[in-house]
Amino acid sequence: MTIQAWWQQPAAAVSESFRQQALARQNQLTKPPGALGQLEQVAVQLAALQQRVKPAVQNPQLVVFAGDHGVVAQGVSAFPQAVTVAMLSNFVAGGAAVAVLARLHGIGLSVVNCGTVTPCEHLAGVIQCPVMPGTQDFSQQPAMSPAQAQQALRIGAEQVERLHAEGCDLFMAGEMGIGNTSAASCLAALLLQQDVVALTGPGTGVQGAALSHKQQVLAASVARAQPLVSSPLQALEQVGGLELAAMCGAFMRAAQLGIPVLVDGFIATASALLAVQLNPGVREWLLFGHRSAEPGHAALLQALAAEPLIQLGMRLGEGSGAAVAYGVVQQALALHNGMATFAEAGIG
Ligand SMILES: O=C(O)c1ccc[n+]([C@@H]2O[C@H](COP(=O)([O-])O)[C@@H](O)[C@H]2O)c1
Ligand SMILES: Cc1cc2nc[nH]c2cc1C
Repeated sequence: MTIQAWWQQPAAAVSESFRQQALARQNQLTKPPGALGQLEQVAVQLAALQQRVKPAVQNPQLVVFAGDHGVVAQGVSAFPQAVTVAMLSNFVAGGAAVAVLARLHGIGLSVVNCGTVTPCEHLAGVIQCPVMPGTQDFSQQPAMSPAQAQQALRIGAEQVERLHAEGCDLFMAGEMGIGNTSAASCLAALLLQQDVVALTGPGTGVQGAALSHKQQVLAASVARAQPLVSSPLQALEQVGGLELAAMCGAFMRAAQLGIPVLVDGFIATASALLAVQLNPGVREWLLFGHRSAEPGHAALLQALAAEPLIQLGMRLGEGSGAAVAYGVVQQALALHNGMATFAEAGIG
């Protein structure tokens, strides 16, 4: 008998009946059918997920997971590693972009240390769950052990369990980690079985010769890891990141607990693809916030058959794209729930 891992438990059921009822409502609202485009689809999807004709989001929560990356020793980021923890301080102080957006929209914000190189225990308000002080340099060796990967997946699951107990009804994950576009590109290459060079972009701003160097380092990293990878979990262990693992665990647990998820940018979507490969039922619970300017995002979205709500040329991470798209979700719900039907308006 094989014992199932926690993430293999099925995702919560989705109601086709409420999907149809919400669709019928959209078609009775005072507009040509389909005229509100994706705003209609997001409201209908949330109706199916929440099992009600008029869905609502009242307790949105965003968790930023942070981790460092040994591969930065190879010179693959435009910024020094110390910025990871410097930004954690900025998140809890309220000055980071995602903190501003969370305040604006009334989104609960939590910040979790999954494993940074710079100590951050002194930062009040940061939830401490360090697995190790950053991953190993995956151009030379596996980023993490199987036990460390499992521990990092559980960090995300436990945050979602905490928020579920507090009544969270929409979950967003953000990340902070200098070097994590390198991890996301390599993970995407292994999961999609595509060339990592085409999935590698500027991240924080690597350009020209420095971008070519990043592409070479990542191509060598994937070449090292590939023969050792025969499952999505092994791809995570070889080239992933602690915060990527935590986001993946969070997405899978949210789907199991019936909490809709709004996915952020390139790194978050790499974690989402991993989650869907580990448990395909998770896909129904994922809404996609934005299309990042990071070039590899398009391939990930395509593989997930995902059409993000907005495209603003953002490439910040932190969950900022999801937080901006959250405003669009609320507009979609306000229209779906608040518009008059043709009968109510006496039209037609
Ligand atoms: O979310 C995105 O699409 C995104 C695209 C490019 C960069 N980032 C952020 O930039 C950091 C990683 O960039 P890098 O160049 O250090 O790999 C990390 O903290 C991410 O949150 C995020
Ligand atoms: C300043 C800064 C802020 C960030 N937020 C997410 N990733 C980031 C990377 C940098 C460099």
